[in-house]
This record gives sequence, structure tokens and C-alpha cells, in this order.
Amino acid sequence: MRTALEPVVTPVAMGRIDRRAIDSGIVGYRLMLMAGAAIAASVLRHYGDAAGVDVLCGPGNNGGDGYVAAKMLQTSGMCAACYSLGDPVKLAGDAACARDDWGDEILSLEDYVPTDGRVVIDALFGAGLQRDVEGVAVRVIEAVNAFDIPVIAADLPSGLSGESGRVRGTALRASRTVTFAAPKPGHFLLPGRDLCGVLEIADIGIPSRCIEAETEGLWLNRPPLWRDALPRLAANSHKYTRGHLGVFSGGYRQTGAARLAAIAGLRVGAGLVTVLSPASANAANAAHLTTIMLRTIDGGADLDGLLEDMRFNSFVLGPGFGVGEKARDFAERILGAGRALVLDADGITSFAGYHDQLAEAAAKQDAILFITPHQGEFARLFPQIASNASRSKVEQARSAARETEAIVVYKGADTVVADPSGRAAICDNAPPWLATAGSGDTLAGLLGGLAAQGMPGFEAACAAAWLHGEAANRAGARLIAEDLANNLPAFSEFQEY
Ligand SMILES: NC(=O)C1=CN([C@@H]2O[C@H](COP(=O)(O)OP(=O)(O)OC[C@H]3O[C@@H](n4cnc5c(N)ncnc54)[C@H](OP(=O)(O)O)[C@@H]3O)[C@@H](O)[C@H]2O)[C@@H](O)CC1
Ligand SMILES: Nc1ncnc2c1ncn2[C@@H]1O[C@H](COP(=O)(O)OP(=O)(O)O)[C@@H](O)[C@H]1O
Ligand SMILES: [K+]
Repeated sequence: MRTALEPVVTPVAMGRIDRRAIDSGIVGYRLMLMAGAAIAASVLRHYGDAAGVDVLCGPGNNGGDGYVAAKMLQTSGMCAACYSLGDPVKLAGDAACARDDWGDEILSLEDYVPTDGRVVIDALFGAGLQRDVEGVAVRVIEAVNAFDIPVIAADLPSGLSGESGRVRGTALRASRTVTFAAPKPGHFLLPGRDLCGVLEIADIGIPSRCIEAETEGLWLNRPPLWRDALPRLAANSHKYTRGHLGVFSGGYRQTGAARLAAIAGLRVGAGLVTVLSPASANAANAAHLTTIMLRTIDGGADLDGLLEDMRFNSFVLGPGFGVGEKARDFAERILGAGRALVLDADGITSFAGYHDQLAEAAAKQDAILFITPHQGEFARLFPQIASNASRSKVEQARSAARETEAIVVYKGADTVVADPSGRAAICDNAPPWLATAGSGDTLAGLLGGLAAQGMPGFEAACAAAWLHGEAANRAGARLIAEDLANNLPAFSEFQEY
């Protein structure tokens, strides 16, 4: 069985999905019963021998899920207590039904005290969190966090924005989070991912057609998103049909980054890889290269000569290259010649303040531009987008992609890939030991190598980011960047993933 795509939906889109399901004849309260049942099942599965469960219920439907879970746990023999934020008489709609079905005492949240041996169900706020948490909710959230007891969050840990993964004032730290129908960006974007603990996605009976109808081009970055676009070898493939990647080297003291990128590009399948080096760095490069070729490129005229060879179809520019006019000039010549360019590191910083010039170059016929900024580089190239903290990392990456006609790989533990059409994917497979010198250079090389093989841009960027994380997982925690290329999985491994 081939696993399906995994859409990620914003809380606003989730509201539309709920409405579609209800309009198609599914009773809204039935969805809440299923949601509460999924939370109760998780408590029983993981904390079935707890002394009891304290359910913290908010003023909306998230609170409703809490009352349903409390009732089910009580029915199954577990001691359950409900605490309400605000007057439970004011609950409306499905949440009021859930309160009535609970039918037992409801205590005030003011009176809640964390107790050792008991489990907490956090049903204060979910998708409807609109502003910073305040008052008694803050006090309770901080008390629970300090007490270190198991917390199962309904939909989202309270205080976490499902849209951006950011904290609104304060947020609970959950052991597990049970969300419904589809995950939200805040489950994967930092710090949200850390606050959710283990994520469970419960099927509450919403038909997949309702989810698909509201999917807004955002997915979890997993092989089903790009495996069909991976380069495939034919019996008559030869090295030139697999593409020729050129990687620019820095000066003689900055050559290692280019070689890391070059070896990754070769290992991921480019037919040929050449390090393009200033004459001053040729000796350093030559001393370390075997399969990878070396060519001197000092100035624009050398590069124009090289670009006459159409077999050079993909380039990496930036790692160790140096910041300045030369990087801008080289990037513009490559894009002007209609090639794929991975602009990384110093290449990105060189365009700080020259962002329009980059967009103009990327719009050239046949050019494909990838930019792979980490947070600091992103802020340098897109200061206005980065300073708008109300927008999620996904929205920031999408804006950057639109503005520069580029495929943006906005790096970090929660790398986001976005293309100018608005498609985006969030990575969640990168281990923290990937934060090591040279790891970004390797990612640039992987991407350059996939682009050399003609893989479409968005898919190539998603595949490169996922393979990078997977290689790091396989290499293990003592990883150094040199290990990444040797730990790449074979494509055949997940073609049936
Ligand atoms: N829809 C469905 O079919 C299904 C939905 N389900 C569940 O519903 C949840 C969404 O429910 P929801 O939309 O009622 O929002 P919810 O998270 O309860 O919060 C809204 C309440 O909180 C209040 N409030 C907000 N921020 C606040 C703050 N900072 N400080 C204080 N108060 C604040 C806000 O007050 P207001 O802003 O109106 O003053 C309002 O009263 C979703 O996460 C899932 O668990 C499941 O049952 C499956 C079926
Ligand atoms: N905490 C982390 N967890 C997972 N991946 C990380 C983490 N920190 C960084 N990374 C990844 O490691 C790479 C680092 O790239 P970069 O910052 O350019 O480093 P360098 O310039 O040293 O190569 C990026 O792919 C980034 O997504
Ligand atoms: K919650």
C-alpha cells in the first residue's frame, strides 16, 4: 500500500472542514463525541493506571471535548473531575450538550491544584485561541508546567497558536496531543512541535473529501509528496543524461564548503560534478578531489565561457564564496543563461538590499532559483517579511517565494519549503545533531544534484530537505557533515514508502 499525502490545515481551514462535514449531514455533536472519545482512549492507553484525571475545560468547543472525555473516562471506571474556566452555564451549542451529558459537579478552575499521580486533560483552548492567554488560565498553565505531571492536550496545548506554532502569552507543555482529522501547522512549527509532545491524529469521522476540498497546498514533507518525481535511471542512461553540477569554491582558505556540496551532489545522483574554483584555490581543491572535477573560474568571462556548455545545467553558489558584487554577478549570469541555481549562504547575503535584482534575474526564461536561508540569512534578504511576527514561518516562506520567483528552503529544525505558486511543505524529520558545521553546504549540494537530474523545483527542494534529515538520522548523533552523503538512502527504499 502506498501511503497518501499528508495535508496540514490551518485552524481556519479546519473550521471550514467541520462546516463541510456538518453540511453534508454529519451531526456536529457527533464530531465532538468522537473527539472526546479519542482523548479518553489516549488517556486509557497511556495512563490507564493513573489515580484519576483532572479535566481543565475552557469556554468553547475545546472545553466541550474535555467534558465528553471526562464522561467517558468516568464511565470506564476512572475517577474524573472537571474544572471550568468561567461560568459553565454560559457554554453554548455542542459544548453545552457535552456539559449536560457530563452531568456531574463542575469545579472552578480557580480551585484547581496539580496533584501527583493524576493526569491532566488540557481542554482550555484549541483552534479558537484568538489572543494572549491571561488571568487564572496563566496561573494554572504555569502551575501544571512546573509540576511535571502527564498532560494530554485536546487538539492543541492551550496557549499555542495552531496557525503559527508560536506561544500566545504562555502555553502548556503537553506529554501528548490528540488532534482531529488533520494536523495543523502549529503542531510542527517551533516551538509548537516541542510543546505538543507525541502527536496523535484521530479520525473523528470527517470524510477525506471534506479535508481535500479545503487543503491549501500545505503538506508534511514526506516521500509521497515527491517520490514519483525522483530521477529514474534507464538502461541507456549515461553520465550526461544525469546532469552536470557546478559548485563554486571560495578562496584558498574557504574551499571545504564547496567540496561538501559537490560530494553530496554526486552522491545524490548527478552524473558529473565540477568544483569551479578561483585560480588561487586550485591547489587546495586539487589536493582533495578525485571523482569530482576542477575548473578555474576567476571572473565573469570565464563563467560565460563555461555557460556555453549547455550540459552544465545546475549550480551551487554561496558556501564559502564570500559576500559581494562577484556573487551577485555570477548568480545573474547563471540565471540569465537559463540554468538552475542554488543560492546559499554568502550567495544569499550578497543579495541583501538587492532583492529586486535577484527577482528580476530569477524571472529569466528557463531559470530556476532556489534559495536556502537559515533564519539570519532570511532576515537579511527579506527584512520586511521577517519582521512581521504575526505571520507563520509557512506564510513568510510563501511570501519570500512569491517575491523572488524562487523556491525557498527556509531552514531550521522545522524547515519549510515554499514555491511561488503557494505550495509549501514542513519538515519534521531533522534531528538536532544536524546542527553542525557544513550541514547546510551538504543540503545545497543535494538540491543542486537533484536539480541537475531535472527533478521539478518544488519536489527537488522537498526531497533534498527530507533526505538530508534522513541521512542525519541514519548517521546518528555523532554526525559530522562529511557523513551525510554516505548515509543517503537509496531512492528504491521509499518508492513504496
Ligand atoms: N468545530 C467542530 O466541529 C469540532 C471542534 N472541536 C473542538 O473545538 C475546538 C474549537 O472550538 P472553538 O472554535 O469553540 O474554540 P476554542 O478553542 O474552544 O476557544 C474558543 C473560546 O475560548 C475563548 N478564548 C479564546 N482565546 C482566549 C484567551 N486568550 N483567553 C480567554 N478566552 C479565550 C473564546 O472566547 P471569545 O474570544 O469568544 O471571547 C471562546 O469562548 C477545537 O480545537 C476542537 O477541540 C472538536 O470537538 C471536533 C469538532
Ligand atoms: N536543531 C536543529 N534540528 C534539526 N535540523 C537543524 C537544526 N539546526 C539546524 N538544522 C539544519 O542544519 C542545517 C544547517 O545549515 P546552515 O545553518 O546553513 O549551517 P552551515 O552553514 O554550517 O552548513 C540546515 O539544513 C538546518 O535546517
Ligand atoms: K487544548
